[in-house]
Amino acid sequence: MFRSVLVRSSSSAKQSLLHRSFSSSSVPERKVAILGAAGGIGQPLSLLMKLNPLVSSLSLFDIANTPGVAADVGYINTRSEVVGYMGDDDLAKALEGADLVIIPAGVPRKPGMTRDDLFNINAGIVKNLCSAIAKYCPHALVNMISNPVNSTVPIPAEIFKKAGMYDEKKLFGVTTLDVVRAKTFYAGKANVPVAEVNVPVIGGHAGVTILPLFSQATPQANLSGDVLTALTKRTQDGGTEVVEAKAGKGSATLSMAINGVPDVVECSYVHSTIIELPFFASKVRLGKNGVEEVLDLGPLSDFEKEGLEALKPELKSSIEKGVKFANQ
Ligand SMILES: NC(=O)C1=CN([C@@H]2O[C@H](COP(=O)(O)OP(=O)(O)OC[C@H]3O[C@@H](n4cnc5c(N)ncnc54)[C@H](O)[C@@H]3O)[C@@H](O)[C@H]2O)C=CC1
Ligand SMILES: O=C([O-])CC(=O)C(=O)O
Repeated sequence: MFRSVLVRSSSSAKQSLLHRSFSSSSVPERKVAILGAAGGIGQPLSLLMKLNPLVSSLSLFDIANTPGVAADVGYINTRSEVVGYMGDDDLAKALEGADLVIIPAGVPRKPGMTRDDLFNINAGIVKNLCSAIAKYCPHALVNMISNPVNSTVPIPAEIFKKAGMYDEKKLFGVTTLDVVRAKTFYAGKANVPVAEVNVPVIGGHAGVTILPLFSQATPQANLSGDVLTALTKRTQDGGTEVVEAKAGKGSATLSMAINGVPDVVECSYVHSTIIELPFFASKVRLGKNGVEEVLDLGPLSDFEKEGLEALKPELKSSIEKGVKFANQ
């Protein structure tokens, strides 16, 4: 019933082969699989991956509409071969040999919903997809975008443990949007060029579990306590603002790290021992094999210390919810 669609990136197969053999001598072969590729995040993410010169093979999987997305993206004149896969029967082929799997599959929230309200639907989707990852590409890096990230990351961790292939360095919850928002809001208030701003965001990816560390923001600015409180709240509510405004969806990848670029430091929700919770977002140093180092939180202001204590109960229960679901 479902058909795979193969679309090569250049206008003729010969050109494509030449292009790829030239590319493979200079840049390693990398297969990236996107699960949920036909969705609001999946489509622009597929475009970004097609533009990424580090990717040689792009596998676009969804339960619907992948032939059109694969055809559209596949005709872009960049290195990677693009193949669209549709339906569960194609999942194995979509995943085989993948070096990186990015998962934006599932439902997004509507106004009035929390990310946790998505758990009942998305946890099942994630469990199914991650069981297939364990089987067909057990060595892949996995970037989880599907919400609620605080719970959907512990689910594959449990599934991978049971399958005997869990490598905690290779599993990421994508929290980059929180950093992106914190930088944008900070730049506005501090009146500094946004491109120069850095702000770590720790904790998780929902409401109060999102904790921007503006005390560590650079360039430094002398902002009042009230402004910092408002900036923190705005960062925590950034996703909700977008949902309410229906203004589109964000996406982000850690794909730079798959080519072994040294010293890439990003905030991500990963297995962690820096506080007592087993998953926590903080700055991590990335390398070819995933997380090379989870960095210390650094000095926190009193306001941030309070925020850290306040986020722990919710984050703990979201993690436990994911773990319980994966084991039932
Ligand atoms: N981590 C983050 O920063 C962010 C996470 N999200 C989350 O990402 C997820 C996706 O959001 P959108 O792309 O806007 O939603 P969407 O509804 O536009 O796309 C989701 C796609 O997943 C597909 N899908 C559903 N079940 C599937 C399955 N079993 N296998 C493969 N594909 C399946 C759908 O057919 C659809 O194409 C949501 O859970 C959303 O909350 C959204 C924004 C930021
Ligand atoms: O808020 C949402 O539902 C989507 C999301 O995670 C974000 O935009 O940060």
